This record gives sequence, structure tokens and C-alpha cells, in this order.
Amino acid sequence: MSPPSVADLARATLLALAERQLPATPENYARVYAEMAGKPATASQQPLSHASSNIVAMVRQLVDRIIHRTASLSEELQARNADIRGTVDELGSAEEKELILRLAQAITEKADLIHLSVVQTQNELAATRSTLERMGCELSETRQSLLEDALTGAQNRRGMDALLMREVARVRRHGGRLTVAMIDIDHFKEVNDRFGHDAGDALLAHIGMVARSVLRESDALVRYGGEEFLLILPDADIQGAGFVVDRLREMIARSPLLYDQHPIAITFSCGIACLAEGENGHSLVLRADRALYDAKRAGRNCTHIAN
Ligand SMILES: Nc1nc2c(ncn2[C@@H]2O[C@H](COP(=O)(O)OP(=O)(O)OP(=O)(O)O)[C@@H](O)[C@H]2O)c(=O)[nH]1
Repeated sequence: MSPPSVADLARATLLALAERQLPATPENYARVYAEMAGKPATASQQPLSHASSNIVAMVRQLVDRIIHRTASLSEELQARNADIRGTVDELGSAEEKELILRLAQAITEKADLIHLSVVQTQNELAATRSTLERMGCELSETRQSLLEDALTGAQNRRGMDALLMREVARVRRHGGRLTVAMIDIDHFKEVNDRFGHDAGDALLAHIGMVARSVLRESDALVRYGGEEFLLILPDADIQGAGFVVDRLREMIARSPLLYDQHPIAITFSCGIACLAEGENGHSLVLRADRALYDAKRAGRNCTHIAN
């Protein structure tokens, strides 16, 4: 069975909150989500550059250890080989049965020692390989977090560029559609002004969580700017994207963030654009952004479709 996706976890977290009748506070989210994801809720993240340089230092240490171990094994084998050759020479000239037996015994013991050294080295190399595999996993997590926004868990702009490039190339190669929806929270500044910056941050994390719960596995959520998110919807047309955005609007209306016992209800404005023939990802996003601007000018809490 494949592991649950982030969207599955987000959905399950919302469900678990409702079942336990817990208010949707950031603390409850963090606790339940961490339980679902099987991660410690308070895991402190090392700064990335620090984590990366740690990994590089560890790889260097491991490689040094392998070089040292194989070099000393090679020296040891050479010395034991010379030793055995000497004993075999003695054996060639030995005439007494007892001496022959003793020399043969000595050769067997030396061969056993060689075998032991090789087995030890094999074990050490196997341990090194599993350490390297573990570090490979950590490195790919680190690489992933370089593309993620830490506050909301959405992709950041760098992640968005890579995703859009891949999706536009897919449409060009195989046909199909690509639609994006640019979303901007209405009057977000008032949330900061009234409840404080931490509440604003918690609201952004909340929106990220709710948005992930309405998206499909193949969709992506990007934090485009301060309080602006981009939904990347492969294989969706304008109508399909409108349906996703309506669902998000409904979910957000139904589950306002509870911050310090205060429900913080918000709405958002949205601009939708579908990739046109020959268009690149940058221009697609700009068209969605312009449609969003039109939605704001039209009074907010609505969706506009790009020309
Ligand atoms: N708490 C918090 N606030 C942020 C973050 N990024 C941007 N902001 C704030 O978001 C607010 C955006 O304000 P405006 O651009 O005036 O937009 P708005 O108040 O949402 O108004 P409209 O978009 O016109 O509906 C500013 O006050 C920024 O300081 C963030 O990461 N956390």
C-alpha cells in the first residue's frame, strides 16, 4: 500500500478534528496533523544550509573511513599472503610428517584470519551503505523542503517554476489541459491589524491546510506571495477549476480559523486562466493574476476568468 499523500493527511486531519469536536486552532491542527503524519509535533527544523553541510561532512567522513578500511585491508592481505607463501615454501622442503601437519595447520589458520578480515570489512561496508541510504533519504527531504514554504507547507516560487515548466512541457508533448487559479485573501491586512501577525500566520497555515484537502493528488498548491496562493490544476479546464475554487470557498466559509477563541472568517478573490496554445507558464500565471485583480476591483469574494 502506498503511503498517504499530504492531501490525504490534510483531509484526515480535518475529519479527526471534527470527530474529536476540537476547534480548528493552529495548535490542534499541528497536534492532530503530526499524529496522522507520525511526526513529532514540535520537531525543530535545522536551518537548511546547516543541515546540508552536516550531510556533506558526514559523507566525507564515511568515504574517508571506506578508503582507510580498504587500504588497511589490502595491506593486511598482502602481508598475510607473503606469510602464507613463506609457510608454503617451508612446507615444500619439509620431510617430517609432523612438521608438514603443523605447517598445513598454520596455513589453514592464516587463511581463516584472511577470511575473518574480509567478512569484517564486508560488514563495515554494508553498514556504511545503509548509512548512505539513510542520508540519501534525508537529503531528498532536505531538497523537498527547499521547494516548500515553511509556514503553509505549499510549494514556494522555486517549486512553482519547476512544476509549471514540467506541466507546460507535458501539455506540449501529449496535449491535454493546464489551468491555474490565483487566490488572494480579502482584506488580510485587517486580520493582522486586529488579531496580530501570529494570527495572520496561523490563518495562512489554515488556508493552506484547507486548500490541500480539496485538491487532487495531481494538483499543486503554491504560496505565490504574502497572502496569495496559486492552484496548479493539470488536466482541468476553466469549468473544472471553477468547481475546485467553489469547493474551496465553501470549505473556508464552513471552517473559519479559531484563534484565541475568536473565529476568523475570511473570503478570497480568484482569477482563473487556462493555458493557451504556445503560451508559457509565466504568461499563464500573469493572466490569472490579472483576472484576480479584476475580481478584486469587482468587489472581492468572487472569481474572474482570464481572457
Ligand atoms: N501575518 C502575515 N502577514 C503577511 C504575510 N505576508 C504578507 N502579509 C501581510 O499581508 C497584508 C496584505 O495587505 P494588502 O496587500 O493591503 O491586501 P489585503 O489587506 O488583503 O487587501 P486586498 O487584497 O485588497 O483585499 C500586508 O499587511 C502584509 O504585511 C505573512 O507571511 N504573515
